Amino acid sequence: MSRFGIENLPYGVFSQPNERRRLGVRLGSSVVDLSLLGGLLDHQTLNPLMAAGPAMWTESRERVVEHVAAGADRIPLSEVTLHLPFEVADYTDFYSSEQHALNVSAILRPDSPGLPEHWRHLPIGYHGRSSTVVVSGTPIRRPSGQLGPGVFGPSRRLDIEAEVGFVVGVGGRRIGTGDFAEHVFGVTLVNDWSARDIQAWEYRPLGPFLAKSFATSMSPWVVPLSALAGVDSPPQDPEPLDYLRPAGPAYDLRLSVEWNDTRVSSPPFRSMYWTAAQQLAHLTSNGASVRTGDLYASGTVSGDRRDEVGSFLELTRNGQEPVKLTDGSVRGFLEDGDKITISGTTIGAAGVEIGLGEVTGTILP
Ligand SMILES: O=C(O)/C=C/C(=O)CC(=O)CC(=O)O
Ligand SMILES: [Ca+2]
Ligand SMILES: [Mg+2]
Repeated sequence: MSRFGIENLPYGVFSQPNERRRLGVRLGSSVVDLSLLGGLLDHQTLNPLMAAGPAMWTESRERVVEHVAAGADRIPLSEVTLHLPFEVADYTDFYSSEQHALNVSAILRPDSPGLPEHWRHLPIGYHGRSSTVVVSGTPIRRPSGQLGPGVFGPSRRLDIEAEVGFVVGVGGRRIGTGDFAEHVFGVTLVNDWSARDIQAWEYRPLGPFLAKSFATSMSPWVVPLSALAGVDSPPQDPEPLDYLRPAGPAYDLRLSVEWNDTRVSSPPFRSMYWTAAQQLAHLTSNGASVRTGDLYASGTVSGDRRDEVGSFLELTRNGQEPVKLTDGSVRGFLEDGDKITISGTTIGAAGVEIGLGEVTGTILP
């Protein structure tokens, strides 16, 4: 059964040899060319469509569905190159999984485990580096950096973070949680590659810097928000301040992390404490603006169980409890040549299961 039927139709940008980039939607294991539909659908990135706002998103989607339903030509995915679907403006990364925050504190800060005091009062985040957001399939060169006093070299504790990315279509500032769907165009999958040794040495007191800025991978497919079904958001205690209310929808996405050919984890996005609407409200609450193409990631998605965590730091307890892959090899952190694939599914707005596409990357020495 295809999770990429007519109820899904995520947007992407593709090209064929010696031809310009075109917008497309994924249908099964093929892509449907949208350039024939003209207007906002005949561009080399999604940015013009994203900037046009919800009324045009709905209208364009109706035309796309009609085109596909009428039996549009399909080009096999094996015959196209997929590109970054939009020009990434700014990139922000949150820290909104309570279980992830607890796990990381216990592993990295055993002297002060537990959530930071402010964690339940605001969605913690940091501003990342948009120029190193790369499309799925781009090889990831192992970063080098300071690993401790007097030591510079290749990271030995290279890790992943399985996250959900939200793509801003219409910019703005002081965006209330109730206006989320007026601004956010869609959802994608993100892998926030992280060098834990560089991070542990550099991060106090300003947070992640070179440990994460070398590469962030995203899926080539953006699932329009309207294809997703919102569900009730989790209870929050203490009650958030007014600008973070109402919380807005949660999304019941189930992620999957494969290390080479072994599925090692299934992170549950529904368990996130802060919603995407609250993250956007917080990000713009001081008067800062977001613009078309801004990407913000949810933070690492980790559930309660060991087979639900979104990072290998958690999965292998900082490398102390290695996992065995199906080929018999064992892993603490990423080795050269390892390939990571993050995928996701959910029951969409039409009541059928839809896929989020996937984000892959292979480690180069
Ligand atoms: O707790 C820490 O010191 C560090 C946490 C992270 O590295 C996670 C980060 O990038 C935010 C997230 O993905 O949740
Ligand atoms: Ca992250
Ligand atoms: Mg990163």
